Order: sequence, then structure tokens, then C-alpha cells
Amino acid sequence: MDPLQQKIIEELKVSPKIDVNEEIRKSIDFMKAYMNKYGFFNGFVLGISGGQDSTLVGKLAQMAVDELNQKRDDQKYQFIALKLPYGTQADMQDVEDALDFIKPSQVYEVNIQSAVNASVRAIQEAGITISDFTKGNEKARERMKAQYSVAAHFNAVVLGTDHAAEALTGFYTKYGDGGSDLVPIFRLNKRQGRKILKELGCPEHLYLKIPTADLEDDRPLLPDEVALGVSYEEIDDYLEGKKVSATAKNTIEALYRKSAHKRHLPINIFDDFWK
Ligand SMILES: NC(=O)c1ccc[n+]([C@@H]2O[C@H](COP(=O)([O-])OP(=O)(O)OC[C@H]3O[C@@H](n4cnc5c(N)ncnc54)[C@H](O)[C@@H]3O)[C@@H](O)[C@H]2O)c1
Ligand SMILES: Nc1ncnc2c1ncn2[C@@H]1O[C@H](COP(=O)(O)O)[C@@H](O)[C@H]1O
Ligand SMILES: O=P(O)(O)OP(=O)(O)O
Ligand SMILES: [Mg+2]
Repeated sequence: MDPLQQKIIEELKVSPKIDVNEEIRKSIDFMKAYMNKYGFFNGFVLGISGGQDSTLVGKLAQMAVDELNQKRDDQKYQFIALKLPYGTQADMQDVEDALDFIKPSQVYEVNIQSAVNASVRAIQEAGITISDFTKGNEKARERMKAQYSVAAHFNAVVLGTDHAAEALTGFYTKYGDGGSDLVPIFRLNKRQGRKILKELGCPEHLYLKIPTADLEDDRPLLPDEVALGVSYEEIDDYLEGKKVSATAKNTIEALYRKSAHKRHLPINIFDDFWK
């Protein structure tokens, strides 16, 4: 295998073949172990978008909470699901379907539209008009803020949905959806997540849904694969050590290099990964 491909697979800890039940157990045990280690926490918070990744992480979190609460009278542990629409969300029915599947301990809705618009306006008042793309990243950061405020209120931690296909391409907003405390599906690629959802009995339309960050006003529900310029099938193949087309390889490796800064904490004078 190409040495860079090998290095990336090792860095992102991807296994080309998985046993779905083992992976389910690993993610749940990870979340349970964290709660057991830090007894002052009461559970987890996550935004549910109606997409594949938050449906998966939400379901695993609820399973972890249910196991933690077994034999506890106080039902201390809670999974708090957040609906975080910007105004009216086109795929809200998928959010409801995901919530029906997850059955979270608690559900709240925080509409991020007024906060995002206020932020865009404040920057405008300084004489800077940000692009629709940059406003999209503001939405992701506003969602991060809402999740952290709710987590602080309930003494919970914020879950992230970052996985190997997103980590490889840097396809997330720095300190937006990239900002979280625990990432239970880090190591899985997109098709492995789909397989796990199928095993867990998720409605098919949720795990077969076209992935979208849905951040831009001007291009609603823009498929990730259009924004990325490469398909998840090719990204997943690459992560499983398979040969992909030269075009896909170049695109993937360019995205990997460009997003190196997102896979590190803020860069200080002793860091040399970027040199
Ligand atoms: N997974 C998803 O599905 C998802 C979610 C949100 C966003 N997105 C996509 O992710 C992308 C986010 O956009 P983005 O990456 O332009 O914005 P970003 O805000 O995540 O990252 C860009 C910022 O990172 C910093 N930066 C860039 N290069 C750097 C370097 N070499 N060293 C140090 N800092 C550096 C700069 O501050 C720059 O403004 C978009 O394509 C968006 O559509 C995808
Ligand atoms: N509309 C949304 N409501 C709640 N949570 C959301 C919403 N959009 C995104 N999120 C959260 O962010 C991550 C990343 O989403 P991508 O589609 O990968 O950009 C998602 O898993 C939700 O937790
Ligand atoms: O993160 P999600 O849940 O929005 O999934 P996807 O990335 O497939 O849109
Ligand atoms: Mg999405």
C-alpha cells in the first residue's frame, strides 16, 4: 500500500473489517467508562440533525445511559438530545424519526437563527460582510455553543460525531461541530457507521440518507460529496486500504494535508507537525 495511505489509516485507527457488535460494545463501554471515571457527570448532550452520524452517536449514547442506569433507583444518567434548527429545517421529519429511534432521556429545541443572525449583523456593523459559506460555519459554532451551555447546566459532556471519513478530509467546522468532549465513533468510516445503524434496527431512510452539513443558506441540503469533490465510497475505500482512482487519491490527500491544523490543538512554538 502507498505509505501515506498506510500512515493515515494508522493515524485515524481504521480497521478495514469490523465486527459490528464489537464496535457497538467498544463505543458504549468508552462512554460508560468515562462516566464511571468522573462521577460528577450525569450524561451526554448531542445535537440531532436527522443525519446518519448523530443518529448513530445518539443511539449509542442512549444505550450507554440505559446500561449505566440499570440497578440505579435515581436514574442519574441522561442523554439530552438537542434539536438545533436554523429557522425552519427542511428535513425536520428526519430529526423526529431519529428521535423516535433513539428515545432520548430528554429532548430540547434551541433555534439558533436569531443568535447566528445577531453575530453576522455585529460583524457587519464593524464593516465586514461575511460570505454565506462563513455564515454556515457560524451556524456550526452556534450549535457548539448551545450544546456546551446545555451540558454545563446538566453537568454533562458534549458528544461529537467525528469519524474517520470526516477526520481524514477535515470536513467539519473548526471549533464548531469539531468542538466536543468525547468522539465515540472516531475510527469508523461512513459505511461502517451505516452497517452499525442497520444492526441496531435504525429506519433505513436515516442511514441511507445523503450526508449533508446543510450549512449554507444559498445551497440548502448541499450533499457533502458535492462540497468535497469526492464520494464517501472512495473515501471509505481509501480508509480500508483499497486502491482508488488517481483523481480520488489526489483529492483525498490534498484535503488531508490542508486540514492538518484541525487535527491538532492550537499550534504553539514547540509544534512542528506543520513544518
Ligand atoms: N461534516 C460536515 O459535514 C461539515 C460540517 C460543517 C462544515 N463542513 C464543511 O467543513 C468545511 C469547513 O470550512 P472551512 O474548513 O473552510 O472552515 P473552518 O472554520 O473549519 O476552518 C478554516 C479556519 O481554520 C484556520 N486555518 C485554516 N488553515 C489553517 C492552517 N494551515 N493553520 C492554522 N489554521 C488554519 C483559519 O482560521 C480558517 O479561517 C466546509 O467545507 C463546510 O461545508 C462540513
Ligand atoms: N440541524 C441540526 N440540528 C442539530 N444538530 C445538528 C444540526 N446540524 C448539525 N448538527 C450537529 O453537528 C454534527 C455535524 O453535522 P454534519 O452533518 O456532519 O455537518 C451533527 O452530527 C449534529 O450533532
Ligand atoms: O452528522 P450528521 O448526523 O448530520 O450526519 P451526516 O454527516 O451524514 O449529515
Ligand atoms: Mg448532517
